[in-house]
Amino acid sequence: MSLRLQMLGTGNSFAKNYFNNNALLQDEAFTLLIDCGITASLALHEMGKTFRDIDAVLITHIHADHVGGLEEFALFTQYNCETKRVLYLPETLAVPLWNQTLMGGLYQEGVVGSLEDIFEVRLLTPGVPVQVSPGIRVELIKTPHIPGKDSYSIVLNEDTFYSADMTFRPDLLLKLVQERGVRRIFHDCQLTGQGVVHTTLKELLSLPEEVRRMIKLMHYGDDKPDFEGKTGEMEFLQQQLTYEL
Ligand SMILES: Nc1ccn([C@@H]2O[C@@H]3COP(=O)(O)O[C@H]3[C@H]2O)c(=O)n1
Ligand SMILES: [Zn+2]
Ligand SMILES: [Zn+2]
Repeated sequence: MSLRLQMLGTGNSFAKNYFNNNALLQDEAFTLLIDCGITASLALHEMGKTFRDIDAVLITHIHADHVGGLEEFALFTQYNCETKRVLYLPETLAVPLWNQTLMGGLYQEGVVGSLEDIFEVRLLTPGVPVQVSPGIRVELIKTPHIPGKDSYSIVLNEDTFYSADMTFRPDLLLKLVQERGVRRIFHDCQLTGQGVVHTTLKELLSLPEEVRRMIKLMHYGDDKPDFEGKTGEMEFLQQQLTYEL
Protein backbone atom coordinates (compact mmCIF):
# COMPACT_ATOMS: atom_id res chain seq x y z
CA MET A 1 0.00 0.00 0.00
CA SER A 2 1.49 3.36 -0.99
CA LEU A 3 1.97 6.01 1.63
CA ARG A 4 2.89 9.61 0.90
CA LEU A 5 4.33 12.26 3.19
CA GLN A 6 4.02 15.93 2.31
CA MET A 7 5.29 18.52 4.78
CA LEU A 8 3.04 21.59 4.87
CA GLY A 9 6.11 23.28 6.34
CA THR A 10 9.51 22.35 7.73
CA GLY A 11 10.23 25.48 9.75
CA ASN A 12 10.76 26.03 13.42
CA SER A 13 8.39 28.23 15.41
CA PHE A 14 10.19 31.46 14.47
CA ALA A 15 10.96 30.65 10.81
CA LYS A 16 9.72 33.16 8.24
CA ASN A 17 10.97 31.36 5.14
CA TYR A 18 9.23 28.08 5.97
CA PHE A 19 5.74 27.22 7.15
CA ASN A 20 5.18 25.54 10.54
CA ASN A 21 6.45 21.96 10.78
CA ASN A 22 3.18 20.15 10.09
CA ALA A 23 2.74 17.10 7.85
CA LEU A 24 0.21 15.41 5.58
CA LEU A 25 0.29 11.63 5.56
CA GLN A 26 -1.83 10.04 2.83
CA ASP A 27 -2.70 6.49 1.92
CA GLU A 28 -5.02 5.55 -0.96
CA ALA A 29 -8.12 7.13 0.50
CA PHE A 30 -7.23 8.83 3.81
CA THR A 31 -5.41 12.02 4.73
CA LEU A 32 -3.96 12.54 8.22
CA LEU A 33 -2.64 15.96 9.24
CA ILE A 34 0.09 15.73 11.87
CA ASP A 35 -0.09 18.98 13.87
CA CYS A 36 -1.94 22.11 12.75
CA GLY A 37 0.10 25.24 13.38
CA ILE A 38 -0.61 28.92 12.79
CA THR A 39 0.44 28.67 9.13
CA ALA A 40 -1.37 25.41 8.35
CA SER A 41 -4.26 26.84 6.31
CA LEU A 42 -1.93 29.09 4.29
CA ALA A 43 0.44 26.18 3.63
CA LEU A 44 -2.49 24.00 2.51
CA HIS A 45 -3.66 26.84 0.25
CA GLU A 46 -0.21 26.90 -1.38
CA MET A 47 -0.67 23.16 -1.99
CA GLY A 48 -4.08 23.73 -3.58
CA LYS A 49 -5.81 22.18 -0.57
CA THR A 50 -8.15 23.24 2.23
CA PHE A 51 -9.04 21.74 5.61
CA ARG A 52 -11.87 19.95 3.74
CA ASP A 53 -9.20 17.61 2.31
CA ILE A 54 -8.21 16.48 5.82
CA ASP A 55 -9.87 13.38 7.31
CA ALA A 56 -8.14 13.49 10.69
CA VAL A 57 -5.64 15.59 12.60
CA LEU A 58 -3.17 14.28 15.20
CA ILE A 59 -1.59 16.65 17.73
CA THR A 60 1.87 15.98 19.18
CA HIS A 61 1.99 18.82 21.70
CA ILE A 62 0.55 22.20 22.52
CA HIS A 63 2.71 24.91 20.99
CA ALA A 64 1.33 27.47 18.55
CA ASP A 65 3.36 26.13 15.61
CA HIS A 66 1.62 22.77 16.24
CA VAL A 67 -1.92 23.78 17.33
CA GLY A 68 -2.28 27.47 16.43
CA GLY A 69 -4.33 26.65 13.32
CA LEU A 70 -6.82 24.33 15.08
CA GLU A 71 -9.35 27.08 15.78
CA GLU A 72 -9.57 27.86 12.05
CA PHE A 73 -9.67 24.14 11.29
CA ALA A 74 -12.53 23.71 13.77
CA LEU A 75 -14.58 26.66 12.52
CA PHE A 76 -13.95 25.79 8.88
CA THR A 77 -15.12 22.20 9.29
CA GLN A 78 -18.03 23.22 11.54
CA TYR A 79 -19.49 25.52 8.89
CA ASN A 80 -18.18 24.01 5.65
CA CYS A 81 -18.11 20.25 6.13
CA GLU A 82 -20.91 17.72 6.48
CA THR A 83 -19.04 15.49 8.92
CA LYS A 84 -16.94 16.09 12.02
CA ARG A 85 -13.24 15.55 11.49
CA VAL A 86 -11.38 13.10 13.72
CA LEU A 87 -9.00 14.58 16.28
CA TYR A 88 -6.38 12.08 17.48
CA LEU A 89 -5.15 13.45 20.79
CA PRO A 90 -2.70 12.12 23.37
CA GLU A 91 -4.91 11.52 26.41
CA THR A 92 -2.94 13.91 28.67
CA LEU A 93 -3.45 16.78 26.22
CA ALA A 94 -7.25 16.60 26.04
CA VAL A 95 -7.93 18.92 28.99
CA PRO A 96 -5.15 21.48 28.36
CA LEU A 97 -5.90 21.67 24.62
CA TRP A 98 -9.49 22.73 25.36
CA ASN A 99 -9.01 24.67 28.62
CA GLN A 100 -5.73 26.42 27.77
CA THR A 101 -5.76 26.71 23.98
CA LEU A 102 -9.10 26.36 22.15
CA MET A 103 -11.90 27.30 24.56
CA GLY A 104 -11.32 31.04 24.22
CA GLY A 105 -12.10 31.20 20.52
CA LEU A 106 -14.43 28.23 20.15
CA TYR A 107 -16.64 28.29 23.26
CA GLN A 108 -20.23 29.28 22.40
CA GLU A 109 -22.93 29.04 25.08
CA GLY A 110 -25.27 26.17 24.26
CA VAL A 111 -23.49 25.40 20.98
CA VAL A 112 -19.82 24.55 21.61
CA GLY A 113 -18.74 23.65 25.09
CA SER A 114 -16.09 20.99 24.49
CA LEU A 115 -13.77 19.46 21.89
CA GLU A 116 -16.41 16.78 21.29
CA ASP A 117 -18.88 19.39 20.01
CA ILE A 118 -16.55 20.05 17.09
CA PHE A 119 -14.34 17.01 16.58
CA GLU A 120 -14.74 13.27 16.77
CA VAL A 121 -12.14 13.00 19.54
CA ARG A 122 -10.11 9.77 19.75
CA LEU A 123 -7.70 9.74 22.68
CA LEU A 124 -4.37 8.02 22.21
CA THR A 125 -2.41 6.19 24.89
CA PRO A 126 1.40 6.03 24.52
CA GLY A 127 2.57 2.55 23.55
CA VAL A 128 -0.85 1.51 22.22
CA PRO A 129 -0.85 1.38 18.38
CA VAL A 130 -3.99 2.60 16.59
CA GLN A 131 -4.93 1.81 12.98
CA VAL A 132 -5.98 5.22 11.72
CA SER A 133 -6.71 4.00 8.21
CA PRO A 134 -5.88 0.88 6.15
CA GLY A 135 -2.42 2.26 5.40
CA ILE A 136 -1.65 4.34 8.50
CA ARG A 137 -0.91 2.91 11.95
CA VAL A 138 0.29 5.26 14.69
CA GLU A 139 1.82 4.65 18.09
CA LEU A 140 2.76 7.49 20.43
CA ILE A 141 5.98 7.66 22.40
CA LYS A 142 6.27 10.36 25.06
CA THR A 143 9.49 12.26 24.34
CA PRO A 144 11.21 15.09 26.25
CA HIS A 145 10.68 18.67 25.06
CA ILE A 146 9.72 21.29 27.66
CA PRO A 147 9.65 20.22 31.32
CA GLY A 148 6.03 19.99 32.45
CA LYS A 149 4.67 20.18 28.89
CA ASP A 150 3.88 16.78 27.41
CA SER A 151 5.08 16.07 23.86
CA TYR A 152 4.61 12.86 21.89
CA SER A 153 6.54 11.49 18.93
CA ILE A 154 5.04 8.92 16.57
CA VAL A 155 6.00 5.48 15.30
CA LEU A 156 4.29 5.14 11.92
CA ASN A 157 3.58 1.68 10.48
CA GLU A 158 6.28 0.14 12.66
CA ASP A 159 9.04 1.36 10.31
CA THR A 160 9.06 5.15 10.57
CA PHE A 161 9.76 7.50 13.50
CA TYR A 162 8.34 11.01 13.24
CA SER A 163 9.74 13.14 16.03
CA ALA A 164 7.74 15.76 17.76
CA ASP A 165 9.72 18.67 19.13
CA MET A 166 12.16 16.85 21.35
CA THR A 167 15.56 16.95 22.96
CA PHE A 168 18.18 14.41 21.95
CA ARG A 169 17.40 10.80 22.88
CA PRO A 170 20.09 8.67 21.20
CA ASP A 171 19.10 5.68 23.33
CA LEU A 172 15.55 5.82 22.02
CA LEU A 173 16.65 6.21 18.39
CA LEU A 174 19.07 3.27 18.66
CA LYS A 175 16.40 1.13 20.34
CA LEU A 176 13.85 1.96 17.63
CA VAL A 177 16.32 0.99 14.89
CA GLN A 178 17.89 -2.05 16.55
CA GLU A 179 14.85 -3.53 18.32
CA ARG A 180 11.76 -2.21 16.53
CA GLY A 181 13.04 -2.27 12.95
CA VAL A 182 12.55 1.46 12.30
CA ARG A 183 14.15 2.29 8.96
CA ARG A 184 13.18 5.91 8.43
CA ILE A 185 13.45 8.84 10.85
CA PHE A 186 12.02 12.33 10.43
CA HIS A 187 13.63 14.40 13.16
CA ASP A 188 13.39 17.95 14.44
CA CYS A 189 16.74 19.68 14.04
CA GLN A 190 18.02 22.89 15.60
CA LEU A 191 20.95 23.94 13.45
CA THR A 192 22.85 26.09 15.95
CA GLY A 193 23.14 26.61 19.70
CA GLN A 194 22.59 24.30 22.63
CA GLY A 195 19.82 21.66 22.52
CA VAL A 196 17.75 22.91 25.45
CA VAL A 197 14.31 22.05 24.06
CA HIS A 198 15.22 20.64 20.64
CA THR A 199 17.74 18.20 19.16
CA THR A 200 20.72 19.85 17.51
CA LEU A 201 22.42 18.99 14.23
CA LYS A 202 25.63 18.35 16.17
CA GLU A 203 23.82 15.78 18.35
CA LEU A 204 22.30 14.01 15.33
CA LEU A 205 25.72 13.93 13.63
CA SER A 206 27.01 12.03 16.70
CA LEU A 207 24.75 9.05 15.89
CA PRO A 208 26.13 5.92 14.17
CA GLU A 209 26.30 6.20 10.36
CA GLU A 210 23.66 3.42 10.00
CA VAL A 211 21.18 5.65 11.86
CA ARG A 212 22.25 8.92 10.24
CA ARG A 213 21.46 7.42 6.82
CA MET A 214 17.83 6.94 7.93
CA ILE A 215 17.33 10.54 9.08
CA LYS A 216 15.66 13.40 7.27
CA LEU A 217 15.81 16.77 9.03
CA MET A 218 12.82 19.00 9.75
CA HIS A 219 11.65 21.79 12.08
CA TYR A 220 14.69 23.89 11.15
CA GLY A 221 15.35 27.61 11.12
CA ASP A 222 15.79 30.19 8.36
CA ASP A 223 19.55 29.53 8.62
CA LYS A 224 19.01 26.19 6.79
CA PRO A 225 20.68 27.38 3.52
CA ASP A 226 23.92 27.95 5.49
CA PHE A 227 23.95 24.24 6.34
CA GLU A 228 23.34 22.71 2.89
CA GLY A 229 26.05 20.08 2.41
CA LYS A 230 27.01 20.18 6.08
CA THR A 231 24.59 17.55 7.41
CA GLY A 232 26.52 14.42 6.48
CA GLU A 233 24.26 11.58 5.29
CA MET A 234 21.16 13.35 6.64
CA GLU A 235 19.03 15.22 4.10
CA PHE A 236 16.77 18.18 4.74
CA LEU A 237 13.08 17.49 4.23
CA GLN A 238 11.74 20.03 1.74
CA GLN A 239 8.34 21.51 2.47
CA GLN A 240 5.46 20.87 0.03
CA LEU A 241 7.43 18.10 -1.74
CA THR A 242 5.75 14.66 -1.84
CA TYR A 243 7.79 11.76 -0.46
CA GLU A 244 6.75 8.17 -1.22
CA LEU A 245 7.29 6.12 1.96
N1 LIG B 1 11.65 26.63 27.67
C1 LIG B 1 11.51 27.06 26.40
C2 LIG B 1 10.24 27.16 25.80
C3 LIG B 1 10.15 27.62 24.50
N2 LIG B 1 11.26 27.93 23.83
C4 LIG B 1 11.18 28.45 22.45
O1 LIG B 1 9.80 28.64 22.13
C5 LIG B 1 9.47 27.80 21.03
C6 LIG B 1 8.07 27.24 21.00
O2 LIG B 1 7.93 26.40 19.83
P1 LIG B 1 8.97 25.22 19.59
O3 LIG B 1 8.96 24.86 18.18
O4 LIG B 1 8.80 24.19 20.63
O5 LIG B 1 10.41 25.92 19.91
C7 LIG B 1 10.44 26.64 21.15
C8 LIG B 1 11.70 27.36 21.46
O6 LIG B 1 12.24 27.98 20.31
C9 LIG B 1 12.50 27.81 24.42
O7 LIG B 1 13.47 28.07 23.76
N3 LIG B 1 12.59 27.37 25.71
ZN1 LIG C 1 7.67 23.41 17.24
ZN1 LIG D 1 7.31 22.75 20.73
